[in-house]
Amino acid sequence: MIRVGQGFDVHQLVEGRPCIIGGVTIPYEKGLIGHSDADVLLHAISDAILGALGLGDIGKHFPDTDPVFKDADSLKLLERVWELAEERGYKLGNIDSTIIAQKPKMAPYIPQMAEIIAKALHAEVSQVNVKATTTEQLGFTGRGEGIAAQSVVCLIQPVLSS
Ligand SMILES: Nc1ccn([C@@H]2O[C@H](COP(=O)(O)O)[C@@H](O)[C@H]2O)c(=O)n1
Ligand SMILES: C[C@@]1(CO)OP(=O)(O)OP(=O)(O)OC[C@H]1O
Repeated sequence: MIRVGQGFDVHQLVEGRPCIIGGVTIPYEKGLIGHSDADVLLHAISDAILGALGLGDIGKHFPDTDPVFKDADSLKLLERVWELAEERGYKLGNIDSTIIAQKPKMAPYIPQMAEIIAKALHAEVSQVNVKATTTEQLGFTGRGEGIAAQSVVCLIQPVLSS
């Protein structure tokens, strides 16, 4: 069986926070704020996986009212989400994702992000695609007020022959 899910997330950019995206700490004058470490890309991917599994979203699994998840490492949350997929017999088909940010420049960090994500999902790096785009200075991302990310995931449940 093949299942598809999509995820979308936004976090605000503020001074005094690290800029952690796709598990990589990117040198920048501002960082993303949230209840967790606010890794907008890993949140979008986690939501896409949960969507494919029909299991709701990360807010349902890791509530932002729970102090346990204060400043949580989103890579650990993604690893827990992936356990839910593997418990149901799924393997990764592929992931495609887009970071929507005017700044900072993501391109130098994208190979490392793909490696981190592939490792967390027990997959090959060739199964994980990460892209970035500006919004040509339009909207909240264009003004540098926040960063968004979206992701599409394809999960495969191998058919066992009898
Ligand atoms: N934060 C970003 C945004 C974009 N890129 C790379 O630049 C290319 C051109 O972006 P446009 O929005 O002008 O189309 C884009 O394809 C990305 O490769 C980036 O690295 N970081
Ligand atoms: C990850 C969680 C949990 O700490 O917190 P945030 O960092 O605020 O992220 P968000 O994408 O708003 O939603 C999920 C939350 O439950």
